[in-house]
Amino acid sequence: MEIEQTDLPDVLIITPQRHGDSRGFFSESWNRGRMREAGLDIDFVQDNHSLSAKKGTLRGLHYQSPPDAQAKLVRCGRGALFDVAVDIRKGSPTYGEWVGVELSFENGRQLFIPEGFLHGFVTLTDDCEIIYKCSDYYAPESDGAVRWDSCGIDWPLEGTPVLSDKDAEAISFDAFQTPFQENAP
Ligand SMILES: Cc1cn([C@H]2C[C@H](O)[C@@H](COP(=O)(O)OP(=O)(O)O[C@H]3O[C@@H](C)C(=O)[C@@H](O)[C@H]3O)O2)c(=O)[nH]c1=O
Repeated sequence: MEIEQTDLPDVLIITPQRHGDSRGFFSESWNRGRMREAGLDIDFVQDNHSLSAKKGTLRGLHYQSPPDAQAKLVRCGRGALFDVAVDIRKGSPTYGEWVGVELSFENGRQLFIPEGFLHGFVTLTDDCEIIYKCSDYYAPESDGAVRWDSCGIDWPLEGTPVLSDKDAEAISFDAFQTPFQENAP
């Protein structure tokens, strides 16, 4: 397992080892003990899996407010996507800054996003699957969204993205008031 820092020090790229043979490969996509040894002692409780049919589908930017905040470990099960985290921890030296990483079936990379960040992604291929672990359960009453094009993110998009109604109507980052304190939780 390889762990790399991103420009946002708490957002990590984790690449599990793939054991290749004549059949294909085998990989431990999540190993709690190894992650704990690496300093990430996270008790994930929910796995999410979604399919986006069209390249250029953008989901985000989403968060759940405390006490239902979620850390996430994100990977791509099929195709490729550009995954983004935006720091929304009040008082953080990197508040409002974003990092984007290409995750694909081919590269096997995973992005670890702590609590206190917006999360979103755009698909780079048709029939793209994303799979991610969450450290708390879905809580629709704590669910929030910030408009995808209001954070200065350089999305790898050709034209306008496919969006849900909720994401199209999300508030802009300027109007957003973060529910996260620095060093949340
Ligand atoms: C997120 C979520 C949604 N749902 C339901 C609600 C709704 O009927 C349907 C689709 O929900 P959404 O439109 O919110 O799905 P989506 O836009 O894919 O939302 C996801 O986006 C990415 C970027 C994230 O980071 C996730 O945490 C989540 O917010 O699925 C659940 O049952 N459990 C869940 O955990």
